[in-house]
Amino acid sequence: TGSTRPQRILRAVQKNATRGDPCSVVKAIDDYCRHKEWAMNVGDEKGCIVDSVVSEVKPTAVLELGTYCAYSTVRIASLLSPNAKLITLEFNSDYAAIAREVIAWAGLQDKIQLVEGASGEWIPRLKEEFGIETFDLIFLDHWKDRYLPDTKLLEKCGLLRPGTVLLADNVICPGTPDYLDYVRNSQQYKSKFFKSHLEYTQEEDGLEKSVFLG
Ligand SMILES: O=C(NC/C=C/[C@H]1O[C@@H](n2ccc(=O)cc2)[C@H](O)[C@@H]1O)c1cc([N+](=O)[O-])cc(O)c1O
Ligand SMILES: [Mg+2]
Repeated sequence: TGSTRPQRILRAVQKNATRGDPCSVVKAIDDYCRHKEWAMNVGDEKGCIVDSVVSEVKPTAVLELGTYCAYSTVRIASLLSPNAKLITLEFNSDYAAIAREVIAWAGLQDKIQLVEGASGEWIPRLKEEFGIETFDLIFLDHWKDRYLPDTKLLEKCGLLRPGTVLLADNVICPGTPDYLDYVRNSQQYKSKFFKSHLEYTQEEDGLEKSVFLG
């Protein structure tokens, strides 16, 4: 019974990153996953695009779908203003446990609320449970066949406002064709593709930024 990949990623963070320094946590994960063992973090190339969108939106309420080892959670939260909050949904309890340790190592526990469970179950509960009105930014990076149903659920639950930005990872690889078709052809969204590469590889990938128009 050896270790799991998330456990090895956490070990690399604890070995190579400085406590309380989110940038060193991000770098430690990127170095490990580029040189030792690939993992499905958004990564440094697409991560720079995420950074630029976060800096442009200046969100105070962020929702992340799919925490995994909290790489993007930490990367995004490190750019938020003092009163801003990020809620991240994680379905797998083993991943969630690792993510909590990574978030703690980065010293970002006060900005991040990690919720364990399925997006379809939790999205309808966010207003009531966390006093959320609407989100300013949503980062989609969970199961690719959940991007579209969860977007429709977010609309239905009144969690989007005119100007809310949806930023979706992996719209090329592994791909999210039904989601892409929806946001690019719906009158309710203004969508833009940011061409990039699959994390730590030369494969084509990209992010789709879609502004909800109401
Ligand atoms: O499959 C991918 N991502 C699926 C991520 C899923 C994550 O979302 C969580 N979740 C949280 C809430 C839910 O409701 C459901 C799942 C899962 O428990 C997991 O932690 C993927 C694959 C590649 N790839 O190259 O193959 C590259 C990527 O960047 C990827 O993101
Ligand atoms: Mg991804």
